[in-house]
Amino acid sequence: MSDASPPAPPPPLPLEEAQRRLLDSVDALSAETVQLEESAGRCLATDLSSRRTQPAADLSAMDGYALRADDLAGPWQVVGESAAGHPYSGELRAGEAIRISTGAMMPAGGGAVLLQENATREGDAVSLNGEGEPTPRHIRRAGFDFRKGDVLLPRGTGLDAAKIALAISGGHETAEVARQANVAIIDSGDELAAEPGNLAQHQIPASNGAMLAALAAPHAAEIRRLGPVPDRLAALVAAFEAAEDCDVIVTSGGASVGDHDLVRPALEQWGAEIDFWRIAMKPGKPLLVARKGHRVVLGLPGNPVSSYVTAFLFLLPLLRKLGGAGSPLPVRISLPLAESLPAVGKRTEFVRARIENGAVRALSEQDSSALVSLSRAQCLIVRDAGSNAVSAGEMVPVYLLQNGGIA
Ligand SMILES: Nc1nc2c(c(=O)[nH]1)N[C@H]1C(S)=C(S)[C@@H](COP(=O)(O)OP(=O)(O)OC[C@H]3O[C@@H](n4cnc5c(N)ncnc54)[C@H](O)[C@@H]3O)O[C@H]1N2
Ligand code: MOO
Repeated sequence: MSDASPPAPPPPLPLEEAQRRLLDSVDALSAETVQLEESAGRCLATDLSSRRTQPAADLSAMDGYALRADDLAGPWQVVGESAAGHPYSGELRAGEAIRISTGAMMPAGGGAVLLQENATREGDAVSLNGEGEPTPRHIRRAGFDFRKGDVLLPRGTGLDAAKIALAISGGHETAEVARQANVAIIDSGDELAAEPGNLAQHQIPASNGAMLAALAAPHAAEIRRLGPVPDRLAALVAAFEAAEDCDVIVTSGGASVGDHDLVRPALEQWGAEIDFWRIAMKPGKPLLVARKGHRVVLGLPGNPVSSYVTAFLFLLPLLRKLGGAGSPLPVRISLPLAESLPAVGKRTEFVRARIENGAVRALSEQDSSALVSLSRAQCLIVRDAGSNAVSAGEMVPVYLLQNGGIA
């Protein structure tokens, strides 16, 4: 081993600058057509416009009687029925009422609805019972929700249950969405064992790969797991070669400055270019981003919490952007602090926390290897680099962790 000290690492990049640099360097993947029924979690590659007007005609919002707007005193004679799916074909005249159900088309000439609770019915005769008046407010007007040609969902929208319902209601069976990335996840390190139930004392279970795969799954087409790869340059280069056909390659561990941290030399030997390395964040400082052709490599730190937090702030936004999302970054909310927190140094800190009675409380254990506190955390409190101490009751920015945060 040489006695020469290694070159000083580059100064860490501010977090937002690093996120912007990563996201600006990629575009959405190519578009494909999917059935809307199977599109939850996918993002639109084009604007989705309505093929129809909803409702297509004036409909009753209540069960009762359709009346003319200029004939509200009664009594009336019931001359027919309009049920949902079975409209009344004639025109309503003065003195007449049409029995109508919720969601049924208003008859031609109809301009008000009398609720059945406000009516007395005797044979074909119907009259007011004094409990309420007929009103046009119980009519859902044609096109009040949306009209043919309206952009219902702009490009970049993530499809969820409500948006799938809207698209189908707009007359669509399929949607044009961006393809999702194929992702390779590499565990590396001599101390890692693939079988968590069968370890020597110097080994630990390779838990990061499964954790990262679970985080990435909703945003990835295919996930290939590789490793654990031993701390040998040739083995790591071989793992990158085995991931060549993936869009995104994720490593965890070996990204720091130790003698066995081989990710950077292996990337160089494989022919990738390092874009940036080291971010002013805690945990997660040694994060590395590299590129070979269209492929993006994220070298996440090995400490499990550092790996999780950098995946949350870099890997998931990257996969969302490749998958066509218009707003790929997680959304912060504000919550009051249950207990004070100290001033922050030069790195933006992400503090594992739980929500109690509407306030957010930091967990006492914040070591970047501590999986018990990570598994108990419901959210991360964001403490910007250089910020002052905050007292109980002050509002702090928070990322909710469930489902990879709100994006
Ligand atoms: N002299 C310095 N030492 C360290 C620095 C530094 O700036 N100067 N940075 C520290 C920080 S911050 C972090 S974070 C760690 C991360 O280093 P690496 O990314 O190189 O990770 P490793 O050293 O390989 O592993 C760290 C830790 O994580 C465990 N690990 C690794 N992979 C997995 C896996 N797939 N599943 C579960 N656990 C894994 C590994 O066993 C180690 O315990 O470096 C600090 N050091
Ligand atoms: O960044 Mo390291 O992630 O502080 O433990």
